[in-house]
Amino acid sequence: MTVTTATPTATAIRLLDVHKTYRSGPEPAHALRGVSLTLPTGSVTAIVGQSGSGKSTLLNCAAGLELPTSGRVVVGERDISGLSPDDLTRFRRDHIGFVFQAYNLIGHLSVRDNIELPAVLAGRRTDQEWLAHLVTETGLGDLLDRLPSQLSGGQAQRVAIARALIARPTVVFADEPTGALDSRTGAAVLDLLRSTAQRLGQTVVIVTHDSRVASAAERVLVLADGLVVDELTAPTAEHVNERLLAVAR
Ligand SMILES: Nc1ncnc2c1ncn2[C@@H]1O[C@H](COP(=O)(O)OP(=O)(O)OP(=O)(O)O)[C@@H](O)[C@H]1O
Repeated sequence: MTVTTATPTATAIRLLDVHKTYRSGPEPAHALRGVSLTLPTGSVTAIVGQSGSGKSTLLNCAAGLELPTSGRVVVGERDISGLSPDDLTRFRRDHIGFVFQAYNLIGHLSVRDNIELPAVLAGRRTDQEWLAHLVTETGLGDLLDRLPSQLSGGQAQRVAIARALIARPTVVFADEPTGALDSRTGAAVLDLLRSTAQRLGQTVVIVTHDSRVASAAERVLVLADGLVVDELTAPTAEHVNERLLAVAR
């Protein structure tokens, strides 16, 4: 299969001193307290941390779903921190793929239509060869005509992953991407994310509680109390666990 390599820019995402404070409750919640990081193009990075450490907030800010209270978020060449809501929506549609915990599949669309949706919304013709490849890799070949309500949680998760990859986004953000899968399917899904990152120069960011999932990444960033407090390169699951326990103390 011919695969087009994404335009090589050395850095896919840069966060510069990102703060995010929620002021909806009686006390302000400082979810991010000055996060700076650089993720190279084609890299697979896992973000780990205890519950409440700021992982989802980091993902939401880096993906342009939420605006930081201060600081800058640069995706590719584009500083997205100052974009209007409409421009941000367009930017996400063209450059960002998501795999959400809750899958967010459209109930009245078939599996095939759900997978093709991002390409359709971006006004692009679906690359049928790439679709066929993704369907094979995610094991969805027999399920293309089903509705989401006719899928198991694990099958729905695989649809969400194929959908995130269909438009070959600059960055794929995955929030607990293997949470509902048995360990064998989970490993296959991680392989798909990793091999895609390599072959397409695509950047993947995985947010997870699972040290085994995190150890599939080249690099693991440990968040605690709204800050990146540790970083591991090519770690084992045991190493990730050790570091997580260390910051929990
Ligand atoms: N919309 C919001 N309004 C108020 N506080 C919020 C909001 N979203 C998150 N927070 C607070 O910000 C902090 C970080 O939350 P976040 O969801 O980013 O953590 P997390 O590491 O993803 O947690 P989990 O692993 O449990 O999903 C928490 O103290 C949380 O209560």
